[in-house]
Amino acid sequence: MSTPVIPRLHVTTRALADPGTLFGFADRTNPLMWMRDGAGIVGSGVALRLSTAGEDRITDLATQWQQIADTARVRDEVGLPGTGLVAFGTIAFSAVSSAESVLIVPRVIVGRSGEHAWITRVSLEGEPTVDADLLPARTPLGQSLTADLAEDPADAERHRDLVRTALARIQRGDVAKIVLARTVTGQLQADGDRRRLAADLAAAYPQCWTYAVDGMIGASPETLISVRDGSLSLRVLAGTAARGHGATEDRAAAETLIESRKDRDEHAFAVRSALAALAPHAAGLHGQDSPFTLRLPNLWHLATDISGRISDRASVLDLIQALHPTAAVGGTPTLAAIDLINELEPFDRGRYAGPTGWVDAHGNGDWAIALRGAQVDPDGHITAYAGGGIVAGSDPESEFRETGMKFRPIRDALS
Ligand SMILES: C=C(O[C@H]1C=CC=C(C(=O)O)[C@@H]1O)C(=O)O
Repeated sequence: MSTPVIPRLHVTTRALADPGTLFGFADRTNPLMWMRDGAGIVGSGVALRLSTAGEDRITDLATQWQQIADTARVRDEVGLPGTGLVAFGTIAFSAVSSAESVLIVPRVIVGRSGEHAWITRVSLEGEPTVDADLLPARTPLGQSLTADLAEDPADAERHRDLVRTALARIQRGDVAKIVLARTVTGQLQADGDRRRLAADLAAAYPQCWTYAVDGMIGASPETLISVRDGSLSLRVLAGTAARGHGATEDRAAAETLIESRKDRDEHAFAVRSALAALAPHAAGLHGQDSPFTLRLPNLWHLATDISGRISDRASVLDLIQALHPTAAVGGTPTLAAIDLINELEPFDRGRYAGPTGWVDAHGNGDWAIALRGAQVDPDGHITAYAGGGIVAGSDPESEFRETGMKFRPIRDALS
């Protein structure tokens, strides 16, 4: 279902005096946001929505985006990442998902990065243009949202059973690693201000990417890929431990994690899958020999940062096509793990564990893996997702508890 006609966009970016916090510039019911540490972009309105699904969803969006970028008339007086023509995106995890994969170009983007702030206005060719300097009205955020994300009592046992089945399949040699997830659902106030959920996540998890695109809202610690003028970087995460109570216990938790053979194996699969996927597109790929422990408010992760130069002019969307799904959210070998996920998980992942982020006209962009988040439907129905990597040595009860820790960002923001 590709968008057949490629319209021509007129895009103007101008510098702004400090606009203050950005959340108020987004739409209440369908916010577009990408924020970390107070910097980022928020969008409102929709100038263009590209939508697709299926096996070729990422290349399909990449091809359409290239055509949009080639024909757009862009006046960018700021020239920073996130200025000029930009689309927000959220992409389904699976080729067989019924969820749409979309790129959305807003009517207005307000952004800030360090000392700089800007506004971008987008119109379709033939439409009257709006004065690019004009800031849209900022509306105050509504009250914090609440939802009872009910735990189905049968769910814990079902998840432990799935992990046991996965362990048997690992033992049999079908896969070496598989990531299994579960869901919790609830109902938000239908007319509630969805920006509030994103703002509360950003306040609690400032070091994560807070994303909100087409109802998919969360705060992800995992950078799938960032591209800037021929350079790439990413942060691979896999391997998790609970935070300890008090400084000594907390440090001990991190040390146990970094020494855990099972977690290091789980992490190594994810790093290897990312390096192998990037190798045809990159030179000088560089990562630490050994992972480091990343502290988040809700847990510890094993993390590896990787950087390199793009050797073949690949855009951020081309690199997403090469990377997705990494073994941090799929498994190893990839295809066998995806088949097993489709066989075992009793739900459609939708955009959970898929790529989410933004792309500009030059193929630059920042994309996270859509983790620690939820899909909010137009009627307020909310589905939150959390999973974990299963390798030989994984324990079903610990895996269930780990998913509980990963629900915390969304649960806390809605409590
Ligand atoms: C699959 C998820 O996390 C991934 C990212 C970091 C650590 C993970 C783990 O330790 O299992 C997972 O690979 C999730 O948050 O739903």
